[in-house]
Amino acid sequence: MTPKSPSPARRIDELRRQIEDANYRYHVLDDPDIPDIEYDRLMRELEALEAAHPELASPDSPTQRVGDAPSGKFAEVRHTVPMLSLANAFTPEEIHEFVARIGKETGDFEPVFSAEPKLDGLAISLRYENGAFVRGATRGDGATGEDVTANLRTIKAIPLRLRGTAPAVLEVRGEVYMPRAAFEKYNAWAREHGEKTLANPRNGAAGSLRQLDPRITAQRPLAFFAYSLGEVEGPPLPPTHSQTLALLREFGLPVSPQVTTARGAEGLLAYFAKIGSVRDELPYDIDGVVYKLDRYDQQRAMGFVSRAPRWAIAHKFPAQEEATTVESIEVSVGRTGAVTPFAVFTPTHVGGVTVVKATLHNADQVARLDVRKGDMVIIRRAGDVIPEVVRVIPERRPTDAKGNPLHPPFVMPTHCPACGSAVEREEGEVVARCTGGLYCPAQRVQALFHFASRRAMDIEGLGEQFIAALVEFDYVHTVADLYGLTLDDFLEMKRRADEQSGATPATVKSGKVATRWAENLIAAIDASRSTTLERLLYALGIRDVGESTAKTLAKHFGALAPIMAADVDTLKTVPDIGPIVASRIAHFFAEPHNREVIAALRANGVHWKEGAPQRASEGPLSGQTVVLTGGLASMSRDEAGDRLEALGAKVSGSVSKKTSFVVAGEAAGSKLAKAQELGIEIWDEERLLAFLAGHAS
Ligand SMILES: NC(=O)c1ccc[n+]([C@@H]2O[C@H](COP(=O)([O-])OP(=O)(O)OC[C@H]3O[C@@H](n4cnc5c(N)ncnc54)[C@H](O)[C@@H]3O)[C@@H](O)[C@H]2O)c1
Ligand SMILES: [Zn+2]
Repeated sequence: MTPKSPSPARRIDELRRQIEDANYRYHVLDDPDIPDIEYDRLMRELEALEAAHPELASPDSPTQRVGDAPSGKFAEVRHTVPMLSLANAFTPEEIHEFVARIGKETGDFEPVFSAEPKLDGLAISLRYENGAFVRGATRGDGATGEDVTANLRTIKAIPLRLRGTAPAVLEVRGEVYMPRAAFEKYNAWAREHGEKTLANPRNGAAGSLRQLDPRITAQRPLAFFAYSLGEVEGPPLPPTHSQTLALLREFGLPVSPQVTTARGAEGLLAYFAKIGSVRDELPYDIDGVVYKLDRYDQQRAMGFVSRAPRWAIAHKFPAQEEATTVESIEVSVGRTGAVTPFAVFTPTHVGGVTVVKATLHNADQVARLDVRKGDMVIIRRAGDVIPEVVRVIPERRPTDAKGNPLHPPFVMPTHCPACGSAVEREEGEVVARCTGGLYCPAQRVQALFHFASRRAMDIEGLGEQFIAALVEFDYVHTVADLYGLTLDDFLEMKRRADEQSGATPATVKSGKVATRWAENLIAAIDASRSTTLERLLYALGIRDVGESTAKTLAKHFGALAPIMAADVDTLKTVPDIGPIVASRIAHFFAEPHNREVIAALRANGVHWKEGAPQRASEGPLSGQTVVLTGGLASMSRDEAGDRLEALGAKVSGSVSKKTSFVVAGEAAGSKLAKAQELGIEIWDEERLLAFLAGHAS
């Protein structure tokens, strides 16, 4: 037996209930649970069914009404001129039909339209009496809205007083919206502070404006554009809509700079294409454009249907939100070892591209969304912003026969998917990281680049591009492999890199030049074999172990073995090493993969002098912490540091309250500024030289 589709009456009933429900969530709760595109589909299906079965039409069908009744949270405001919705169009054919309809009824087949962006916010009505803003209301169900005057007063784009001589009564209609930058900023803040993120800018605007406490509205930067009028009492208005908008501008009301006029269907479609091409760059979200007959006499001739004017239409862009299914949740490892979860979707079209995955940022965000494998989710991709999971649709979570969720909550892997090293997440940190810094293929380029850098192993000529090529062509897996490279390896690699970049024979270095270049590199690598413990420690790229910490460690322990053996408690006793850095060092050396690489470095001839532990030297500067900044004329900064250390000082890389004094040379920048701000003593070069001379041994 084949399943029967429901009777039209049953389906109409079902659709009306679903749409009523969605309207309530969207307009009253500001908490929609289906994407707009899904809502639009339901609405179109209902419209089509009602058209095909006129006997089933009903005056209280959602196709006949606007929005939803006010929530009761605010005082009610009656709109003497109703606030309506707009008919929708998605295709050029529908636009041609719209213009043809107007031609048939007005005789003007090439009418002029006002062409406007369709801001995705919420409609409001502002009432000005003798130029003063007296009341503002939401659209509500079109006849009755909510009094949100106090909240509207916090929006800077809304003038509290009109410029020039305003009519006795002027009701201005327009859209309150949340600029995209404000939306992104708010969500970044919310993610960081564990607060609920806003689903989209429209939701952000509606939710912020309908706050009972205007102080909350004031904290969320909203903006406003005017686009039409309600009740007016005063001198007669100009004969066209575009002239009215110009007048509103003169009154000091903001009108979108994208508003213009266009003639005939072709003019409208050209405008649609033009706005579509700049949509991503606009500072606000739009979900389409609106075309309005410009001449008021023509508008009157067209009139209204129940919920929308017949003289205007909204031409919608591809949706920026869609529903899709999470096929799996996986993690990726970045160049710095950050382990980031992401969702893999059933491929879905959103905002004009096919989206197959989206980052979930971190474990906290996954927990907050409670997104699981198998879930139906709403995803959003606005502009060139990367796709995001907005929310899970809980009703669509797959369950077993007993109604329990089929899939457990996501847990972060304990081991790196790229290298198998332990993944650690420090207290107070949102990001989890792979601890196999020296070994992890995901971190290879970064690790090698840092290792070779001037202040680390100082391998001259080994720039980032070559490192990327070495990794790409699989010549090196770890930093230790650098010391096994041969002349032939370099020449071969260079040939392959040139081949890949499509270099013509003329631009490829001739054999002799290439050989000299490779010989120089081999010599630089060879020279770096002889190094110091502090350089090596810095070169290993342990998180937060900079040059100054490396130096402290080298001095304090004198040799590598005791550092590798030290536990967190031992490391914490080293001056200036706090618990976080101590645990990073301990984790790094506890990772067997890292220990293997260090053994391989030694086996490849990398060596350094080791000595007895040397605790801070005694001298006139014992117990003092000094920061050097800017350039000195008489010696290098390193040399100055060494000489101060010989007198017992501890040289640090950053200024804090603990800094005893700062030596500021030529062109000193932010460190000097910070020292001044903290009121720390500042020495110039002259004073430094005098001090050193006075304490020369
Ligand atoms: N996801 C859901 O559950 C859900 C529920 C209800 C409604 N919706 C969405 O809301 C929309 C329907 O609501 P609607 O009735 O407000 O229709 P609409 O948003 O499609 O069009 C009317 C609105 O457009 C706005 N607008 C923006 N720029 C304008 C301009 N230049 N001139 C005139 N108006 C302009 C006004 O706010 C006006 O009220 C659809 O996009 C629908 O998908 C979604
Ligand atoms: Zn790893």
